[in-house]
Order: sequence, then structure tokens, then C-alpha cells
Amino acid sequence: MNTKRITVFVLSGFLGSGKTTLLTQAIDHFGEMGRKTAVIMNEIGEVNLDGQLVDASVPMAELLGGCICCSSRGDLAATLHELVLSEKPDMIFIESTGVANPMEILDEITDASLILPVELKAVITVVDAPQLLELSRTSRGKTYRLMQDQIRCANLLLLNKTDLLPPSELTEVDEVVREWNEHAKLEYTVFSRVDMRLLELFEEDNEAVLHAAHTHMTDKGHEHVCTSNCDHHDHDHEHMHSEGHVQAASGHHHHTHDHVMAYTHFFEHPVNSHSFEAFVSKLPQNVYRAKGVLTFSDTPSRFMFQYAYREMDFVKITPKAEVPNVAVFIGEQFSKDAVRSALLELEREEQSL
Ligand SMILES: Nc1nc2c(ncn2[C@@H]2O[C@H](COP(=O)(O)OP(=O)(O)OP(=O)(O)O)[C@@H](O)[C@H]2O)c(=O)[nH]1
Repeated sequence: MNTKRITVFVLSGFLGSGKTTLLTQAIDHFGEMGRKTAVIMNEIGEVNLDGQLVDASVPMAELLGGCICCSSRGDLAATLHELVLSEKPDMIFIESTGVANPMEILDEITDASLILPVELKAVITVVDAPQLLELSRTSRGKTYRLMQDQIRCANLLLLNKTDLLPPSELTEVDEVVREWNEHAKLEYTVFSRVDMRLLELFEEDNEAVLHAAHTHMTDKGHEHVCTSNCDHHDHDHEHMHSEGHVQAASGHHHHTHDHVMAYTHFFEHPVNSHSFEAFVSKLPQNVYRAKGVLTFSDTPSRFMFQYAYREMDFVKITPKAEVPNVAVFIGEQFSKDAVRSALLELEREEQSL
């Protein structure tokens, strides 16, 4: 019987931390090695804009308009099933939404691995270093706790956007991360650039890299790789460590994203690029992520725009397929109406010229 299993990597990390930036590099790397990669992309908004950044030849399944870790629970296993049967890839990267709790995703993948030839090799969490630093100094909110869960469940941690922090602050944020997960391999990165051989080591279950990982026995009796810090997250599973002892089960807790909301705006008319930039720069603080594909009235090409933790970026693109002019705004308890009205006003302004 052929026992070769399809490698699965989960890419975790808060909104805008650099997951897609990592994904495209990983796909290039493994593609050059002749490996067939496939992607499952989960977006909380109604459109998959990140998919535009991934090579068109890479099979991609999309889970849109919700978060795999809860609202679309069950969909991930079904999508994995379909992808495995139709594409027969060597490896699958699952990019979760920035608000996903990896524990719930791990459960679903390991459930799926009972019936499918897939094997979770690592959870890679990308951390927005400046954002974590600020939250660690100022807040103890839900975002902060979610980042904590994402960091705790990682086997590989990328402390990303280090170009935006001076060394002293980097040390401070390093301490925060280490306090939450002292076992994972930690790499400092700029634009998520990491030596991809590290991922190969995880794939080979290299002991030196995985020294800290323990076997995580779920109540259904199957295993997945999980760092020992995961047990801080409430779960009603037994945790069997590699040393063989079983930890007491704790109460179950399913986190919700009640506080997170997304507004998707489909533009009917082009808007002025400067006015749009001014609008994005004035977004309220609780809108912490935005992205879109836009045609502007004052530029000939189309642009993909990105806004993450107050940094804005516009890149010229030629969409792979027909994509509407659209922008997604993600945040906590912000007024969708206010965003919609402001954007409609920008559209009207250009119409009336
Ligand atoms: N300055 C700086 N910007 C970065 C770095 N890494 C990523 N970015 C930028 O941050 C923005 C978000 O990056 P993505 O890779 O799309 O982040 P993501 O985690 O996939 O975002 P979501 O899927 O929306 O959660 C983009 O504009 C990136 O170019 C970095 O190390 N430094």
C-alpha cells in the first residue's frame, strides 16, 4: 500500500501580518523543486484578492465569506477532500484568515487525515512585529489574545516586518513571543523571507527542528504536531506529550469572531487615486485591514491596494481573471455604513466632474 501522505502546512497569523507574502515564496520554492503545490485560501471577505498574487497554475480552492475555524466548520475537510482527489498535489498550503484560531483548524485537518492521505507538518505563524509590540504595551483585548493563540500553536514563528522596528524594540517583542512559545523555531523576517529549507526540515520531521513538538492526542485518538504551549488554549482533548504522560483535560471553549466584521464594497465607478488614498489614511483605528483591486480615474493601469496596521501599499496588477473593482475592509465594530457612504461619495465626486 502506498503510504505517502500529502504534506499540509497551515499559515497562521493576524490580519495583514505577511501570510500571503510567505505563501507566494513557498510556492515558488517548492515549484522549482518540481513539487506540485495546491492552496486553500480562506478569506473573511466575499472576494479572494490574495489569490491574485498566487501563480495562476497553482490549484487553489477558496473558502470565502467566513472563517474556517468556526463559521464554515466542516467546509475545510470537504475542500481538502476535493482538492486531494481532483489535483493529487504533493503539498497543500492552507492560508487561514487573520482572525482564525489555529487550534480549531488543526482539529479539522487531523479529522480529515483519518480518511485522507494528508499529514499536517507544521503550523507557521507570521507575526506583525510592530503591531504585536504596540498591543503588548497598550491592550489586553481580543485581538491580543487571538495573536497569543496563533503564536502558541506555531511550530515555526516568523517575527515579520522587522524592517519597521529598531533593535531595542525588536528585543522587546521577541521577549513577548518567547514568553508565549519558547519551543517553536523563531526567525526574524522582512517580507516573510525565510530559508525555505526550514520548511523542508519540517516536512522530513527533522528531529532537531521539531524537538519541542509533542504528540497531541485528540479525543478521537489521532495525532497532530503541536507545540506544548497549545494546551494553554482551552480544549477538551487529552494532551499526550512525547514523554508519554497525559495532561488533564480542560473545559472546551470555541472562540467566536463576533467582534470582527468585514465590509466588501463593489465599485460601480472609478475613483480618484489621491482621494482614495486620503480616505484610507483616515480610516478609523478599528479598521485594521483593507485590500482591494481598483481602477482609478486618474491612472491607466489597475492597482491592488493593501492596508495593514496603518501601512498602505499600491501595486500595479493585471488580474488573472475578470475581477471587479472591489475593496474589503476588516475590523472590529466599525460602521459599515460610514465606509460605504464615504466610498459612494468618492464615486459620485468623479461622476460629477
Ligand atoms: N514593511 C513591511 N511590509 C510588509 C512586510 N511583510 C509584508 N508586508 C506588507 O504587508 C501587507 C500585508 O501582507 P500580506 O502578505 O498580504 O498579509 P496577510 O497576512 O496575507 O494578510 P491577510 O490575508 O489579509 O490576513 C502587504 O502590503 C505586504 O507587502 C515586511 O516585512 N515589512
